[in-house]
Amino acid sequence: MTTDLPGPPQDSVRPLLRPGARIFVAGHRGLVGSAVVRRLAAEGHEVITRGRDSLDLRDAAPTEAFLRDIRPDAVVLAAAKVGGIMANSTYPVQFLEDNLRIQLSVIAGAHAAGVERLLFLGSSCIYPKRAPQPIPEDALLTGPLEPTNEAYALAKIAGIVQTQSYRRQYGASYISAMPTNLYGPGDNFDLDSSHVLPALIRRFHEARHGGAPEVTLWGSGSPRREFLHVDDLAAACLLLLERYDGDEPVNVGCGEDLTIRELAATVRDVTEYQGSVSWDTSKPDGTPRKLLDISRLSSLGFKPKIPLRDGIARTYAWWLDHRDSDR
Ligand SMILES: NC(=O)C1=CN([C@@H]2O[C@H](COP(=O)(O)OP(=O)(O)OC[C@H]3O[C@@H](n4cnc5c(N)ncnc54)[C@H](OP(=O)(O)O)[C@@H]3O)[C@@H](O)[C@H]2O)C=CC1
Ligand SMILES: C[C@H]1O[C@H](OP(=O)(O)OP(=O)(O)OC[C@H]2O[C@@H](n3cnc4c(=O)[nH]c(N)nc43)[C@H](O)[C@@H]2O)[C@@H](O)[C@@H](O)C1=O
Repeated sequence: MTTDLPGPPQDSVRPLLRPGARIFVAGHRGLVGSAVVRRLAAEGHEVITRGRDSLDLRDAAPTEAFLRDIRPDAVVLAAAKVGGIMANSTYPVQFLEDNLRIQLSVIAGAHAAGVERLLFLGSSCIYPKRAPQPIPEDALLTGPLEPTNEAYALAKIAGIVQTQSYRRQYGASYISAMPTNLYGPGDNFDLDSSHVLPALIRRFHEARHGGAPEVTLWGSGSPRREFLHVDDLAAACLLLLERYDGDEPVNVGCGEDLTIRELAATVRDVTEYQGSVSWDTSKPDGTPRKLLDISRLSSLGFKPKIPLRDGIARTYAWWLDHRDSDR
């Protein structure tokens, strides 16, 4: 015989993230970490940070000791070795090892310290180079990776499996988000190591003010990329912490992509550069297309708010105000 028992009253169900939660944001000085800090603080959460100068997150013992000491309600893992196509292909050892070590320290340390909730940030480069477009989460591990960021992608895949393993073995409420290419205030504008969008802002601005007749960009201009403003990503992170408790990673994007050539035309326009653009095809294109299927995130209620052109203009204004200061 079965008896229908009434469920608990709605307000007694334990929320995935309580109001005023204490949250450690690893990587708080970076593009993503700083946006997540702003968003969590605006929602009334207590944000805990620790600089790399006093805690290197690659080191497991001090990281675990720190997490045991502060015992946060949740951890957002936004600390990582990050860079654009050239940095990834030049320094695969650091992209593999630093990321594996940070993930091992922080995720295992959080579990050892009894942290109940953790959000791990991966990247859309985890998917196969020839994945179907838009890329659903279940395309993971279905084909070979893009060679320019294989080491980084493999480290990120290990991070996903690590969060899934803590859930499967210990019932931990640990989740993973896979953001598309991000940009915004706090980005890295160093031309050797940055991603394409901040590089284009800087190249066009400097060409305009230096009177250069031409700007040379990398690759053929034909690869397609999807760009999400980091404030939209931060909103998605909060939404996932509040509402998502599943095994599978969740893609975070805006649902639209464009060619690098089209992106260059927009940035050229925003920066009011009048000269021409040429393409250095000796530089790598990377993956041909990387548009995420965001239906899983959309079903949780996510809608990006910042259109690309506005976001570029805001990021350009931010960089003009901050370019002389240390990031
Ligand atoms: N930027 C993008 O386009 C995308 C980013 N992501 C993911 O988002 C996350 C954050 O990336 P993003 O903000 O762009 O990267 P940033 O390089 O802007 O920030 C990374 C942060 O990690 C910190 N960090 C790195 N190594 C260590 C270490 N050993 N110990 C302590 N702190 C460390 C850095 O500290 P310090 O400031 O001292 O250098 C910095 O604050 C990453 O997991 C990345 O994979 C995913 C998709 C796209
Ligand atoms: C987020 C993602 O970011 C990385 O992947 P990526 O998307 O290929 O990286 P990217 O932003 O550096 O380049 C995008 C495209 O743009 C072209 N391009 C033109 N001119 C410049 C230029 O001046 N700089 C750069 N960086 N690229 C340029 C460039 O040739 C390429 O075709 C991963 O390694 C990995 O880190 C990851 O997960």
